[in-house]
Amino acid sequence: MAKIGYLGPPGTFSELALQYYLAAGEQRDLEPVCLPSLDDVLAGVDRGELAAGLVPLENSSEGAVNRTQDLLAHRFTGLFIQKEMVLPVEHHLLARPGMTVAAVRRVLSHPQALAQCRGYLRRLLPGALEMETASTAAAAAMVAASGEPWAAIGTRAAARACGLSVLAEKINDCQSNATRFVVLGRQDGEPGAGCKTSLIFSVADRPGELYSALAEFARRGINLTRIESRPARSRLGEYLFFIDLAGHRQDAPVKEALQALAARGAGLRLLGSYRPLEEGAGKAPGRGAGCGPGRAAGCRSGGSSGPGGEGCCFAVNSQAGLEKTGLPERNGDGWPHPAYVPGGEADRAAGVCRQEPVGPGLPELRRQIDAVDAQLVDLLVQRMQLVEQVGRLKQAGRIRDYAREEEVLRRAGEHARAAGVRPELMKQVFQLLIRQAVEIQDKSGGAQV
Ligand SMILES: O=C(O)C(=O)C[C@]1(C(=O)O)C=C[C@@H](O)C=C1
Repeated sequence: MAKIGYLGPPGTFSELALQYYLAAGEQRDLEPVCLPSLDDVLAGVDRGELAAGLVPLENSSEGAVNRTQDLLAHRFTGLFIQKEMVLPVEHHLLARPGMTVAAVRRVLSHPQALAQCRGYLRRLLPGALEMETASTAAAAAMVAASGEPWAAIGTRAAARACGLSVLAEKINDCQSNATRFVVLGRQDGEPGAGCKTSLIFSVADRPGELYSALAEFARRGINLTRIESRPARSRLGEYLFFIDLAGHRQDAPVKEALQALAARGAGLRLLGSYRPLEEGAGKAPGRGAGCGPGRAAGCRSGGSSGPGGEGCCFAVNSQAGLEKTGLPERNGDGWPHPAYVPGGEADRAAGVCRQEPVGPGLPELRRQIDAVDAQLVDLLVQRMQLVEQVGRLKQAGRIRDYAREEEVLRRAGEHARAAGVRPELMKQVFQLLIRQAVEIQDKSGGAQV
């Protein structure tokens, strides 16, 4: 069966978006493959191992997902956008059962999720440290495995999967928070009603060049729905411009504008012409309450404000859209349920199905191990950096603090026991870490006081 990749681990918004995409029924015969990074998703499509990949492109509060844009501009220049969908994103504060908001000392999540909830965190958890993780689902898994007063920002699905409770619901600052996902493949989409085209171009470093390039679209009456710049990575001050416009690349005015742009000597990379998932969803509404940039960025509304909050602009999730496609109602994450799978997560959560779920296979488990390993490396680097700072506060020659070492080992043992792992094993790991910490501090020589 052909495969479609997405950024895992399971429980991420990308997974929910993929379930939505598959449930919408355009592509029934694609096997979802969870991958540890956006780079892996795009590389898999590029190498032909995946028929397609689903990735986030931009968020209504935080703007572009720079990694996706940069990969499309610089590394995977043979990939095209085939489909887009704009879906609401609701974040929840998750913690182990029994925790209270007041007790939370550290909040873990993907940097975009942390940024989208920053107002809430400042107001309700001003003293809590933030810790970035590779995904919201990874944050939930880390909170579940830790004995510390930590919380994760993530989905209800992740809470269910990890046995966490929802401490606070919908903590995203912008109630109409929405993310635009795209499906990428090696060919672009067919012409059709409601098409959009995305492209990247660069201009020569001369006065008026950008103005003249944009005029090619204006004079042909082409509506630009997004324009954004990113560093060209050649030298400081040089930029690439990312543009979305209404129309297919084979529509006469669009074709002419693209030819004119190319003739100006502008570097041009076509990212594809594609339709939003829900056809005929209408055009972008005017600005209202909520997050303006999401609308400007190609949100299409079915006319309903949608259930995600006042002034929401997510076309495919408007109730009208759901009725039209016959998709079931939204679930607790503000997403439509994926196609009903007997004995699937919904049944298990509801206690309906007692039958053992079929576990993931070897490649999937290894991919998940890779994602955990990446997290571990990040955490170890963080520990080394902290240890180095501690070393600078100490006097040269007075680095070791045996009482503290014992405490660190005792805690590690306790956490291990609570998580059902042999304490001795975890203590050995921490003895190694402490030995390495002492080496780091020895090398930096302690404070010169
Ligand atoms: O807490 C400190 O004082 C540290 O330097 C860190 C650390 C550790 O790795 O946890 C390292 C060496 C000390 O002997 C005790 C603990």
